[in-house]
Parts: sequence; C-alpha cells; structure tokens
Amino acid sequence: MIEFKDVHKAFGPKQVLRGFSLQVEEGETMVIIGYSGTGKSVAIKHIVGLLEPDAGEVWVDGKRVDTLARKDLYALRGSIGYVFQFAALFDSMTIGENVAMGLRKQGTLSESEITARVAEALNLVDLPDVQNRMPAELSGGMRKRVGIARAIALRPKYILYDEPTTGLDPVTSATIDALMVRMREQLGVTGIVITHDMRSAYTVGTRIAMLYEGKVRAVGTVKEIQETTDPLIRQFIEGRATLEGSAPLIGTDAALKAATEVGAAIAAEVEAESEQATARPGGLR
Ligand SMILES: Nc1ncnc2c1ncn2[C@@H]1O[C@H](COP(=O)(O)OP(=O)(O)OP(=O)(O)O)[C@@H](O)[C@H]1O
Repeated sequence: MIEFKDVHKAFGPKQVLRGFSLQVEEGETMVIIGYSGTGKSVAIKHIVGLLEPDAGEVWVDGKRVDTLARKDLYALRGSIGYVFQFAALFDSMTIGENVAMGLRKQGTLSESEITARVAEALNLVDLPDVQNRMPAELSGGMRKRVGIARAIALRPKYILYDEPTTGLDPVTSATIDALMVRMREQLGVTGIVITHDMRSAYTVGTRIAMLYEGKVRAVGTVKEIQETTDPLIRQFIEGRATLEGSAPLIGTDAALKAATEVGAAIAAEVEAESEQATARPGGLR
C-alpha cells in the first residue's frame, strides 16, 4: 500500500502540497487529476524519495519513505517503476539497452536472464521487434511503450505513470490505456496515473482522486466521480471553459456565457472579413 499522511511541501514561498492525504490500496490503479501546476508530479515524486516532505509522512509497503536510510531507499526504488512524462530514453543506446539498463544496475541477473527479461517486457507492450532500433527511429507512442517496458522489466510492485498519454493521438492513447489495464490485470501491479485525459482516467482508474489547492478535494470510484455534485469537480471533468487561465470559476454559468459571447464576437469578425474578401476582386485567396 502507498499512503500519504497530511503531506506539506513548499518551494520557497510557494506552498504546493498543503495537507495531502491519500491511500492507494494493493492492486488498484489510482488516477490523480487536477489543474496544471497543482502538484500532482510533486506528490508522486515523494513516493520514490525524489522529494522530501516539509511535514507529514509518506509510506510505501509499510516503510516510511521520508525517513529511510539511503541504502533502504535505493532498495525500495527497485520495487517501483516510474514512467516519466517524456519517456526519457537514452538516445545513444538501442531500445534493448534502454530496457536492460535498470536490470544491469540491479546486478542480480545474468546476461542471458537480462536478455530474456527485456524480450518479455517488450512483448508485453506489443513491441517484440524493436530491440536493435534507436529511440530516434520510433514514434512518440512507441517510445512511451518502451518507457513502460523499461519499468515493467524490473517486475515492480508499483508503477507510477506521469501523464502517459499526453501528446498522443486518440488511438495511440487508447493503446497506452489498454497497456496500463493489462499491467494491473495480468501482472497485479498497483499503479498511480497522473493524467489530464478524462477518457483515459475513466478507462484505467479503479479510483480517481482530484488534487486541488494542495489537498485531495475528493476521491472515489470512476462512477462516484462521474456522478459527483461538487461543482468544481464537475467543471474539471467536463472540461468547461474558464477565462482566468487555470483559476477555476465556480458558478460557471457566467463564465460559460462570457466565453460564448467572446466566441460569437470572433465568429462575427471572421464572417465579416470573409464577406469583404469575397466582395473584393479576386475574392478569397
Ligand atoms: N523542484 C522544484 N523546485 C521549485 N518548484 C517546483 C519544483 N517542482 C515543482 N515545482 C513547482 O510546484 C508546482 C507544482 O508542480 P507539478 O509539476 O507537481 O504540477 P502538476 O500538477 O504535475 O502540473 P502539470 O499537470 O502541468 O504537469 C509548480 O508551480 C512547479 O513550478
């Protein structure tokens, strides 16, 4: 189990986490949603000890991460796969070498065992034939799948996915979603997924938590989140417009009306412009 207990984290004067508490049970996939810059990545970096809380506790597998000795922290990291936002493959290494890297670092397997483990991981992400290719030869979606293969090659108990489908087309995103579901169903991996993609959240999440102003605003099953009456969560999951950057407007009728008016004004201007252009000799270019 992974547990955050009343975690606080600030960077200088910027308070990012302000009493963040969340429990992730064995075998589930917890999706964390929330506005950009609210601290989702900051939260999951605490799980692998990349960040330390200013106050509060972070527990993984019965161990308190934020007070672990370095040696024990490294051992714990061996049980956690981290799929980074931008795949983060080494360009100068082949795909096979990239996937094998963590296994070599662990130093517990023979070369033939590593070869077998790399092949198995690439098979699991449906990329059996790319071992000798270089990262630059692969599409963004394929690189993300390699990132997942690299994480699962270590047979982790937990996988943290930071925006795994960002920047991918809908079909490739669906493939990545299916892979995340496969990791849970076939390998029993406990996962945490940070995403802005609500379709992905509904597909892969056993539960969804929304982070807002440094705390968990709500956590529940997909159905519970979809049926929430909390206006702030509804606005987020429905992707309704705000006019103030990422600052959410509650009582969105006014926001929606204003956005519609702006949209209508732009449409009218474009229409007037094209009418003038058609009236001009030569018409529209
Ligand atoms: N190492 C750091 N030093 C200083 N500030 C940081 C550091 N890491 C994160 N922050 C700040 O903490 C805030 C939260 O960042 P974080 O990356 O967790 O947001 P996020 O919710 O994951 O956003 P996004 O959805 O855009 O990825 C941001 O304002 C960011 O600039």
